[in-house]
Amino acid sequence: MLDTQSALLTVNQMTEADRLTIAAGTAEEVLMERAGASVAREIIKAWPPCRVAVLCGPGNNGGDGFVVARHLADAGWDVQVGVLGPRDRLKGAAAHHARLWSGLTAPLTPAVLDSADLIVDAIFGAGLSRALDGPVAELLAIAARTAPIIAIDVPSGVIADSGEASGAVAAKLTVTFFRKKPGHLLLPARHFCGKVVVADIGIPPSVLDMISPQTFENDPILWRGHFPILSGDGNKFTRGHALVWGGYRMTGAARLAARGAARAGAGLTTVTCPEVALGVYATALTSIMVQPLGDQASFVKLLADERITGLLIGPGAGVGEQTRESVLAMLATGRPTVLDADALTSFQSDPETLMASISGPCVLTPHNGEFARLFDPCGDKLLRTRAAARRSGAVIVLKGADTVIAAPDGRAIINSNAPPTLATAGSGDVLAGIILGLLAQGMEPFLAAAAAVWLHGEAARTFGPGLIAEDLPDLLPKVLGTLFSQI
Ligand SMILES: NC(=O)C1=CN([C@@H]2O[C@H](COP(=O)(O)OP(=O)(O)OC[C@H]3O[C@@H](n4cnc5c(N)ncnc54)[C@H](OP(=O)(O)O)[C@@H]3O)[C@@H](O)[C@H]2O)[C@@H](O)CC1
Ligand SMILES: Nc1ncnc2c1ncn2[C@@H]1O[C@H](COP(=O)(O)OP(=O)(O)O)[C@@H](O)[C@H]1O
Ligand SMILES: [K+]
Repeated sequence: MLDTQSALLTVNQMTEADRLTIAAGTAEEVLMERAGASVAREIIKAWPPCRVAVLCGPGNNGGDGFVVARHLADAGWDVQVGVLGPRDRLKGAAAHHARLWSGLTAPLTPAVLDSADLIVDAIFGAGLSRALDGPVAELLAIAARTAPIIAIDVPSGVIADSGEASGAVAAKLTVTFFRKKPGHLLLPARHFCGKVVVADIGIPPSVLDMISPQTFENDPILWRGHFPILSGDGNKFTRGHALVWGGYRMTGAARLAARGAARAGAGLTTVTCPEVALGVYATALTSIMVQPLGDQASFVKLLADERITGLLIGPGAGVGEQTRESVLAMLATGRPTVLDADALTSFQSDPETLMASISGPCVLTPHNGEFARLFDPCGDKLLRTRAAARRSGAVIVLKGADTVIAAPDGRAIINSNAPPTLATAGSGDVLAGIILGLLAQGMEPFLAAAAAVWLHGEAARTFGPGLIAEDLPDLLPKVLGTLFSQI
């Protein structure tokens, strides 16, 4: 199992974590007290005392709200509480904490927001079961124009499992409990969460042994121990030989990928390209070798070289029969293969042939458009990436600001460190190359893909504004240096 420090829990798994903790002797009221107290603590840390409106819903999220109200009032803050629906509808721990609130409550109308300097959104959390009612959505819209919002667990309207966020408004701060939920990272919900703080409410991490989470936030803790290690007595061949299939019209894409592979540590990197483009590649590349492609038979012969340990096709490959044939020849070797861009689009009219040909370690790196050409685009991003991985037998990297990496066995990792400066031509080519470089060194495909996506995001973050794809490979040494100096 992957390290559960960065596990993301579904609503059902979080309920199970609560249940196991309660069964082991912690009362539900105590968990709620700790949850609300932690939210109040974060508020007091970040804002000076002021007038706060606490908006409480009919479930346990509302119960947390009553705890926050009590703690802030005890600290001398001016607190107004608004409750959705009749107060006697509250049950269990929420009813208990509502009783402990000695101040007034008002119905949940815009009047509660009058003169508020800060608003606590305790309307709905994990229990949101249907779209927000009109009046609640209207109230939230007014709240968003009135004062900064602190959301308890998730902003109301966010579906914690899927990242849908209909009717939600942007919070400045979201305080969640024990572990983050997928909705804190997936778009569009991520944009509504603001800063996310995870509070410890005394749920022991050992409950995760029973829950076996399958979804994680991308973090080096998941893959650092699997990263290729240089052996003192190795040579360039023991570091792997990465082969990139280069096209002849858009030569930049394969060159970017090749530099990504080399900087990720492949001992040798070769671009094989049509004779006509040889000069372009050879002039632009120095340590990266260039090999003429010849006909399909000579390509197959080149692939027979057992020292080649990782293959990539797609960036700048061109869509068509030659790309299709080359993909199939690569897959037939059973060696680790990355398929990107045109290699994916070339199978648009016949995805079955592609799926049936994947038997060895393989990573597909589509953006949303390429994904929809091969797979069912319905469902939330986690769901559809997992389904594609299961269907293809490959690791799927569904790119975007919230890239999801899924393995055929159901594990999934959501990436969160990619800055928007990565939305620049060619950055996906570099990513495909970094994955190739790690695969060529023998890293397991799922973890290689996760590591590459993280390194790619971190490289862009390190660089800052003005980034172009060419910058990315040369930023890897700094990112890797920082990463491994921390061990
Ligand atoms: N368990 C624990 O120990 C701990 C839990 N904690 C806290 O509990 C929260 C989860 O609580 P929860 O499960 O009670 O769900 P919650 O988000 O309050 O909403 C459920 C209520 O809303 C209603 N409702 C739903 N959608 C609606 C809509 N669109 N429009 C109108 N109504 C709607 C729904 O009605 P129903 O669907 O049943 O008709 C039900 O009444 C979690 O996020 C965390 O903050 C912490 O204290 C830590 C310890
Ligand atoms: N808004 C964004 N925020 C963060 N990362 C992004 C954003 N847009 C794109 N990316 C990342 O940039 C890369 C773009 O890849 P891709 O779409 O294949 O572009 P190209 O084909 O030009 O290389 C992917 O790694 C993607 O995850
Ligand atoms: K909430």
